[in-house]
Amino acid sequence: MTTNALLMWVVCVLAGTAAFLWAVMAWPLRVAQAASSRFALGNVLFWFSLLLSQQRGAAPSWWTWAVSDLFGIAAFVLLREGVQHLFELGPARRVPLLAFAVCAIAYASLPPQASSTFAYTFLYSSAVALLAGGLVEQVWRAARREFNPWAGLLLAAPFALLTAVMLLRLFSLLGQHNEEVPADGLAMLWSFVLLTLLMNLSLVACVVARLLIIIRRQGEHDALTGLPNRRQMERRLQQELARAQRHAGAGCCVLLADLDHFKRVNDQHGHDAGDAALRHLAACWLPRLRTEDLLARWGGEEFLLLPQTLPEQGAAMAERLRAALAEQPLPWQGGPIALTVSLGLAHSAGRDRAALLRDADAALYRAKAGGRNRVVLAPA
Ligand SMILES: Nc1nc2c(ncn2[C@@H]2O[C@H](COP(=O)(O)OP(=O)(O)OP(=O)(O)O)[C@@H](O)[C@H]2O)c(=O)[nH]1
Repeated sequence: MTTNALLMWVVCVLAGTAAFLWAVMAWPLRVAQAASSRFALGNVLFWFSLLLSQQRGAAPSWWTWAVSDLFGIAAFVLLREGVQHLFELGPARRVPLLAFAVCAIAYASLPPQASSTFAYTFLYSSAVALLAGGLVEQVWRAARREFNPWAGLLLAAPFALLTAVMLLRLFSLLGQHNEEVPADGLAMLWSFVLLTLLMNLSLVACVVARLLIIIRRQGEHDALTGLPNRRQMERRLQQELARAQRHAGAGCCVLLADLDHFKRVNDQHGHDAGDAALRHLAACWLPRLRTEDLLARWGGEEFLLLPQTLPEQGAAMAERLRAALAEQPLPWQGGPIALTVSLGLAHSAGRDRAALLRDADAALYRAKAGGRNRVVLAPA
């Protein structure tokens, strides 16, 4: 067996093993199933494509060229779909499917003969370069958004290398100006071995990154309302206080809100109604906040809001939120349930975290003692 043939078999074994391991991830383990199943299928198609291309002889046939190449292109369409699912990047199927369709039509119109191999190789390399380039963009965008540019760079690197290899192959083809394409050289085959390995490792790293994102989200969000939880709010509060200190005079407002007679909602309508009331408050308030205002579930039926305003505007905002909830009862089976909320507002003005929260809590207590369904501003 020649070294070239041996290297092709190594790529086959790598793709086959990767397909098997992705299938294990997708089905028995159910880890990132939508993405893992596409990665498994992508590797299977790539494996078939390689097996068919191994049979290429002096006389090209549909199977060993057209079908083999189309399987290879479809494999990359699936890898792109998988990455899209993994990072919830939204549908972007048009370009990959169009690339596949254009290649399929072109392959169908080319007769399987030696003079077509130039066009086959040209089409295959262009399509794979385009699809791998898309993978670079997707992985880079997602990893940079969720982690940092370094993570984006490292995870996207194998796909960038593949794009470069395919472009190199294209340029060397263009330089040849001849219709019959010689078999890939040793350097190209070695790069296929390495890239098959590196791309699958990068995809594994993408899945691990995805799991980390989920764990991080769960650790920082309240499962019932989907709002940031106390842990995230504590961190943001510290950041806000540090920012307020740096910009002397800026200060920072804290608004503590507590649903009124919430125990009664639970007792009269059941715990599910209580849960729905908490979600209802979040749904009622979120559209009324600006993106920079952070609303969190502080615990039980208490919510903490960090409005990016001065105390007077903060008080007006609290009043608007109070009125909004009072005007929007919770729709429930036995009839709408009226909900009201009491709010305590405090402004940092040189106070530390503990004093600020204590003041907001004291203001809230006064709002409750004063008859509920009202806003009380802590003294400056
Ligand atoms: N359904 C539901 N109830 C909760 C949750 N967390 C806390 N509670 C309930 O919230 C109720 C809070 O009751 P209290 O602290 O007496 O307050 P309240 O009835 O709202 O009275 P005031 O605050 O004085 O107006 C308790 O019955 C808790 O069991 C939750 O996640 N879901």
